[in-house]
Amino acid sequence: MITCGIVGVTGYAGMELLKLIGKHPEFTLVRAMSDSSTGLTLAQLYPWLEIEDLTLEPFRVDALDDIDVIFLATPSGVSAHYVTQLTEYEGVVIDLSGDLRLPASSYETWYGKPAVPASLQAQAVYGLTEWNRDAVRSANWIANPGCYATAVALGLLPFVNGGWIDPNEIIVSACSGITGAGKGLSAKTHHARSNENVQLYKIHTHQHIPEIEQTLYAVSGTQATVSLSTHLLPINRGIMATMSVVPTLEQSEADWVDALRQAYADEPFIRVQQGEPEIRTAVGSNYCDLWVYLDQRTNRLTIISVIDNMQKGAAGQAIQNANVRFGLNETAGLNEQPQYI
Ligand SMILES: NC(=O)C1=CN([C@@H]2O[C@H](COP(=O)(O)OP(=O)(O)OC[C@H]3O[C@@H](n4cnc5c(N)ncnc54)[C@H](OP(=O)(O)O)[C@@H]3O)[C@@H](O)[C@H]2O)C=CC1
Ligand SMILES: CC(=O)N[C@@H](CCC(=O)OP(=O)(O)O)C(=O)O
Repeated sequence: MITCGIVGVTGYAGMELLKLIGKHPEFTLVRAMSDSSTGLTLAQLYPWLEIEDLTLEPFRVDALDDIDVIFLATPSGVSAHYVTQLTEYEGVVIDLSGDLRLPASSYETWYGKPAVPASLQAQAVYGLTEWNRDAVRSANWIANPGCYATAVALGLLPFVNGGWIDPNEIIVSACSGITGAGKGLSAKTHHARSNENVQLYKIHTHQHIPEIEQTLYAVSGTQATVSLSTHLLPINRGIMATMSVVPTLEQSEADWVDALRQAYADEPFIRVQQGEPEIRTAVGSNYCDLWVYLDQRTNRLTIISVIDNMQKGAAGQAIQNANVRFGLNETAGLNEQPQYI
């Protein structure tokens, strides 16, 4: 068995990790770490979950020797605090926050917080599994991608990488369920305001913009610019990203669908769909569902990507990366079907 520890176990992503590890055939949870709730047991905290009944402990760097992989399910800035204490740790660290994803100057501009030391960030491999699998296989530090960044990059990468679209004409409108904001309450996520409402936020300033552009460049060598608008939806889970791009090839919509299918033919979690896009085809699962439409009148392509923000957008992809890193079947523990209804 591969032994796991979670830091930030009382948060939404921590809870999702617990669920996934609890039914994983090869992973076992040995340490549940928490800043706010030490002394509670997992059974007290999550009585509905089938998982080892551990007592929540504080993070202690001298008590990690028996752990093969540590998941940091903590906010950006807080992960940085743990990361700097893990430099001597010999296991695998998978950070779900943005703290290891961007170089310091970009991180400080977009997150508005001090970055981790550049030498630490440089050790981390970006864990968009489908496009960086070989690097993940041997990585000890993995920067798990952001939720919007995952949905958008998975939709755009075949097109940017193939040189099929103008990299300076990418306009993305994306919306997320409220769990994407974490469990903390804010004026925007308060029920009275978020329920029966759609709110635009962080327009053109979202911290996943540089992450998406960096990923497009890392995979394709193409410097793309992405205009991203993000919206908060009154649903618990799910992200839908609608991407409007200008093709550089003339071909039919059926050919575009085929091209996308071929790009992801061997990927267990990427499904190219036809018919009407909806968020619920992915929610509850680790799938990313993609659609592509040709608007012949305006000569633009519309690419749609949907994921569950807590699964493929966070904990699911973290488990997928851990599976790859430990040489397991990539789908181990991730065989949940979408809830749909
Ligand atoms: N929710 C989502 O859909 C996604 C989340 N992520 C990333 O995953 C990480 C965890 O997200 P999520 O679970 O949603 O966040 P939550 O706010 O729900 O939980 C974060 C947890 O981190 C711990 N923590 C430690 N110090 C602090 C602090 N100063 N302020 C707040 N929390 C603290 C707490 O757990 P404890 O007290 O037990 O230590 C807390 O429950 C974040 O970096 C987020 O950006 C990424 C993609 C999607
Ligand atoms: C709905 C909602 O608020 N979503 C969050 C996603 C948080 C996230 O993924 O932040 P990191 O970059 O730290 O990983 C947001 O838009 O900021």
